[in-house]
Amino acid sequence: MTRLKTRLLEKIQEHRPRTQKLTKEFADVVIDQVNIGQVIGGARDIHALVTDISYLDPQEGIRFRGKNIPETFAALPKAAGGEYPTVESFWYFLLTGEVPTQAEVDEVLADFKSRAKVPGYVFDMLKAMPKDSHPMVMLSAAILSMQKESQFAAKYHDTKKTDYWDTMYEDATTLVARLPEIAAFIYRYKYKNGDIIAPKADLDMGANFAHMMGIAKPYDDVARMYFILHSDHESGNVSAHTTHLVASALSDAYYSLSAGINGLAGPLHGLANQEVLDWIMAFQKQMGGAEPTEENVKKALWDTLNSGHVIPGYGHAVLRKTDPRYTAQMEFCLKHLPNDPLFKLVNMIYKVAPGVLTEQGKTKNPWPNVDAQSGVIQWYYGLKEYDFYTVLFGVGRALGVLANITWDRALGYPIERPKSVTTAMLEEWAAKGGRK
Ligand SMILES: CC(=O)SCCNC(=O)CCNC(=O)[C@H](O)C(C)(C)COP(=O)(O)OP(=O)(O)OC[C@H]1O[C@@H](n2cnc3c(N)ncnc32)[C@H](O)[C@@H]1OP(=O)(O)O
Ligand SMILES: O=C([O-])CC(=O)C(=O)O
Repeated sequence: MTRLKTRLLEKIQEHRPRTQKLTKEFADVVIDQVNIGQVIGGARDIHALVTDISYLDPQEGIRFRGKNIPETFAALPKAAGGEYPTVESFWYFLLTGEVPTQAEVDEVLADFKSRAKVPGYVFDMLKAMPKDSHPMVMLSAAILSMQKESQFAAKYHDTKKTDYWDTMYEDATTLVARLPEIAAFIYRYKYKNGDIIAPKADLDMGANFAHMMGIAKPYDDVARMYFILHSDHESGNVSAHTTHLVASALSDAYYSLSAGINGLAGPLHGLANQEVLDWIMAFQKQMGGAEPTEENVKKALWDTLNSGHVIPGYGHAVLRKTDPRYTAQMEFCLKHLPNDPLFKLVNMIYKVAPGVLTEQGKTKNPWPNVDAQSGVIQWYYGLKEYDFYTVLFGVGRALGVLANITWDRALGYPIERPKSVTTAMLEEWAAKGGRK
C-alpha cells in the first residue's frame, strides 16, 4: 500500500466517528430553512451538502482543505524547475488534507505511471467518432468507455460497505492518471491531423501533458496551475454535484465522472470559458481591426445583454467578489504576458463589465469568475482551438470530484434523494404563509 493510501485510511478512520456522532446524536439539529424561491430557484444557498475537500466563501473564494489559493501554491512541493506545485502533490493534499513530503509525491508519481496506460480501445472508439464531435463529448465517452475496468463495480458484491472507499480510490486514481493522455489525444487527433505524441515516463503530470500537447515550457507550469485551480469548488456546483449524485447510487467512478463532465459542458458552467473566447472573437470581428476602447467594449456588452444573453465569464451562484481563480491567472498573465493584446482586452472588459452588469441590475454578482481569464493564457501559448478549453477544465475538475466520491464512500453517505412537491402544494403553502 502506498503512503498516500495508508494515510488516507488513517484519516478516514479518524474522521468516521465525527460523522457517526453527528448523525446519531445531532441529526435533528436544524441548520437551514427552505423557502419557495429556493425550491423554484435552483436550490440556491440551501445548506444541504457536506464535503471537507474544499469550501467556498462568497467574499473570499475557494479554500482547498482550509488553504486559499496563494497558500496552497506556497505550501505544496514544486515541480523541479517550475513555479507551481505538481498535480501529484495536490492530489495527495486533496485526499488527505496534508502537505506531502517530496518522497510521498514521488510515490504518487510512480503510482500514476503504473496506471497511466490508456487501453487501446479508447483510442479506437475516439477515432470512430465523427471528427467534428465536441471534445467534451469525446472526453465523456472516453471516460465512460473504460467502465469495464472498474474495480469498484467488479468487486461490489464481495465488498463490505466500509471498504467501498478502497476500490473507489483505486478507480479514481487510475482515472486521474489516464486523463491527461486522453485529453492530449483528443486535441492532437482533432486539431493536429492525428499527429499523436507518446507520453514520457519520467515526467510529472503537468510536464507530461505539455509534452503530449506539443507545447513548450512554461506550458508545463500552466498545466499544473490550471489543473489545480479548476479542481474543486465545494460540492454544490453542477459537475461536482452530478458526480456525487450519480456515485450515491453506487455507480462507479467511470459512470459518475462521465456524468459530471457532461454537466461541466454546459455554457452556464465550465463551457463558459469557450463562450468567453467566442464573445471576444465576435467582438474583434465586429471591430474590423479597430482598437478596442472602453466605449466600444461597453456597447458590445450592452448589445449582448439586450439580445437576451448572459455575459460569459461574469456572475456566480455563490461568489460575490472577483473570483480568486481569476486573480491567480491574472497575476500569471501580468508576469508572463503583460503586453499580450488579448490580455489587455480581457482587462478592459474587467474594467467595464461590472459597471454594465450593475447598471442592468439583474445579476447578484457583477464580478468575473474563473472562466473570464483562463482562455487568454491558453491562447497565448498557442492553444487557439477554444472549443477544447473545457476539456482542460474537465481534467482539473476530475481531481476534486474523484477525491470527493472517494470520501463519500469512506463516510458511507447514502443515496441522494431530495423530496419534490407540486406547484399546487407551493400555492397552498404560499396562501397559508408556510408549510404547517
Ligand atoms: C466554472 C463556473 O461554472 S463559473 C460560472 C460560469 N458561467 C458563466 O460565466 C455564464 C454567465 N453567468 C451566468 O449565467 C450566471 O451568473 C451563473 C449561471 C454563473 C449564476 O447564475 P445565478 O446564480 O442564477 O445568478 P444570479 O442569481 O445573479 O442571476 C439573476 C439574474 O441575473 C442574470 N445574470 C447572472 N449573471 C449574468 C451575466 N453574466 N450576464 C447577464 N446576466 C446575468 C441571470 O441570468 C438572472 O437573470 P433572470 O432573472 O432573467 O433569469
Ligand atoms: O461553484 C460553481 O457553482 C461554479 C464554479 O465556479 C465551479 O464549479 O468551479
